[in-house]
Amino acid sequence: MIVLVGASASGKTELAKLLYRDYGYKKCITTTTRPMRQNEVDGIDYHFLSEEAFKDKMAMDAFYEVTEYANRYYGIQKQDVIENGVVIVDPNGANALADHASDVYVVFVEASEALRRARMELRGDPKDQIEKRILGDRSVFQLKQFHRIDLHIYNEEVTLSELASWVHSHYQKRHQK
Ligand SMILES: Nc1ncnc2c1ncn2[C@@H]1O[C@H](COP(=O)(O)OP(=O)(O)OP(=O)(O)O)[C@@H](O)[C@H]1O
Ligand SMILES: Nc1nc2c(ncn2[C@@H]2O[C@H](COP(=O)(O)O)[C@@H](O)[C@H]2O)c(=O)[nH]1
Repeated sequence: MIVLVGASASGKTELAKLLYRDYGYKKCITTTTRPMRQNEVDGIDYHFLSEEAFKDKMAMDAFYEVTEYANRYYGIQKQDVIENGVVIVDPNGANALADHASDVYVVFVEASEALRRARMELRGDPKDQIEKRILGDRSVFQLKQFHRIDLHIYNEEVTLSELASWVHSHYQKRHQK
């Protein structure tokens, strides 16, 4: 399974979409207690659970990892780690998967702060959110935070298609070993 990790607007989501569309990877769906957003679908964007149901699963040891963000739980259920899957998680999630799940390929997606800021502006993110994310990401996305990185890619001066092809070919090589 490919684990994509990187700072905000580094390009993880768009890269994942190309990996699904052009190379047949499957989305690994994680689980959360946060409310569903308007355009989201249960079982496609996340498995949306009540806090009670989430805690029941925790008690049954159903998760590789659980993290708390903005007073909501997020977690990767063991049953949702699939071969040829792709998952986007924060560094805690990437480390937990690298430590406990088998056949995991951690891809760190990087881009400069200036480029990420420009992408967030273009994406229409609110200005205060942009600065908050940039500052927060500075401490969270440092190489030393990661237990393992299998592929470190720079999403700059490259098309997303080229990047997807690069990730796919490296993952294939690893897989064939
Ligand atoms: N190589 C690229 N060329 C052109 N546009 C890009 C490239 N990479 C990313 N973008 C654009 O930058 C924006 C941010 O990308 P994306 O949403 O995939 O980032 P992300 O890492 O998933 O961010 P977040 O963690 O904030 O959700 C998107 O609008 C995307 O289309
Ligand atoms: N450690 C984990 N991180 C996760 C998991 N599922 C999602 N995520 C990360 O949360 C952010 C924010 O998600 P949002 O949908 O509320 O905006 C997302 O980008 C992922 O990086 C998880 O199971 N574990």
